[in-house]
Order: sequence, then structure tokens, then C-alpha cells
Amino acid sequence: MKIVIATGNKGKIRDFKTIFSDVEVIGIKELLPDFEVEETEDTFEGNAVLKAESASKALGLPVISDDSGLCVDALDGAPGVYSARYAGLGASDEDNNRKLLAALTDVENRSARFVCVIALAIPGRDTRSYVGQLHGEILESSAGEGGFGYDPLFKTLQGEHLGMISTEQKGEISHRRKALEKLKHDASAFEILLNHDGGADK
Ligand SMILES: O=P(O)(O)OP(=O)(O)OP(=O)(O)OC[C@H]1O[C@@H](n2cnc3c(O)ncnc32)[C@H](O)[C@@H]1O
Ligand SMILES: [Mg+2]
Repeated sequence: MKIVIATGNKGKIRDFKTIFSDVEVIGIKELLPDFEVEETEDTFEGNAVLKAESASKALGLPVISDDSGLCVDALDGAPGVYSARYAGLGASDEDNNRKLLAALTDVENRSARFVCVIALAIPGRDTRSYVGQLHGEILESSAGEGGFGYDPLFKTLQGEHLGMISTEQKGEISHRRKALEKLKHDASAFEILLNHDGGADK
């Protein structure tokens, strides 16, 4: 069984591989090295649908995508859908993390949540999407080297530091896991995704 994911983010692919341990996960760049989609929508769902449909159309196969980000209450939900480019186009994770800590200097309310929207595009069908969230808070400084993106700055409500736990542990609690569980519960759609040749031989 193979699943194609329309993402260029290696951290997301690692998360998906851990969660889907019994399925072969293929990043779209393995099949289409130049694949890029401009994220022109202002919602996670809108951008997730854009990425999944564009990849599905290009391959003629069912594809999932992931649009995600960090929403900080004291910043009115920023960086939100702009999480990847918070410190500017082409910003690194370090640049984004530095900007976030600076924005929260002396801010007491540090509550935040990760949001992940997974879209499933199947040729000839309406695209569906599934949302997962993980609530927690932003630390005063980074902790740990694990994960990717904003993980080193995030502590869950239950006290786990995402930068200090393993990918397997993150895979049990994350926003990505929660969205994937919803997709799995959409049994007929999930079945079509799984029982399709993921195009790895192309
Ligand atoms: O669009 P694709 O190709 O999937 O890759 P991307 O990195 O651009 O992904 P997004 O557009 O969805 O932007 C999401 C950003 O939010 C952050 N992010 C998402 N999920 C995260 C997670 O589980 N842990 C830490 N940061 C995360 C991370 O910085 C991402 O770059
Ligand atoms: Mg992106």
C-alpha cells in the first residue's frame, strides 16, 4: 500500500511515515521533483485543497496534502496560515522561531495551538478535508532539538515538549495524528486512498 503526500516538507513526511507505519509514504517530490503550488488562500483548508487537487490532477491518482501552522492567541492567531513564511518568504525554521519569541517578549498569555488540515483529492470526486488541533503554550526559549518547525518552542497542555519527545511520541498526540484519525474514520474515502497504486513505479 502506498500513499502520496503533496508536501515538500521533510518534517511532515517523517511525521506521516511514523503515523502510517504499515503504509509506504511517498513525498510528491519523489515523483514530480518540480512540484510547487502557490498557497494563495487565507485558510488552512483552502491551501490544503489547492495542494491536494493540484498534485492529484498532475498524477491522476488519489493524493493527500497537509496545510498546517501555529496559532498564538496573544497574536490574534498569527502566524497561522503564514507560519512557513512568518519571517519572510524563504525563511528558515530558526528565523521563524526567533521572530515568534521576539513577538512574545514580556507577553504573559502564551497559549497557542497547532492546526493541521489534511485534504484528500480523488480524481473524479469532491475533495474532502479533516482537521486536527493540538493545544498548548509557547515556551520562553527553545527546548530540545527534536521535531521541526516550531516544535522546540511548544509545550502541550499535558506538559510534553515537542522538541524533546521522539517522533513516535509526537505521532501519538499531534495535530497531524488527529487529522489523520479523522481521515481513517472516513472509511470509504480512506479505502480508495489505500487501495490505489501510489505511482511509485512511474
Ligand atoms: O506546503 P508544504 O509543501 O506542505 O510544506 P510547508 O513547510 O510550506 O508547510 P505549510 O505551508 O503547511 O506551512 C506550515 C508551517 O507550520 C509549521 N508547522 C506545521 N506543522 C508543524 C509541526 O507539527 N511542528 C512544528 N511546526 C509545524 C512549520 O514551520 C511549517 O513550515
Ligand atoms: Mg507550504
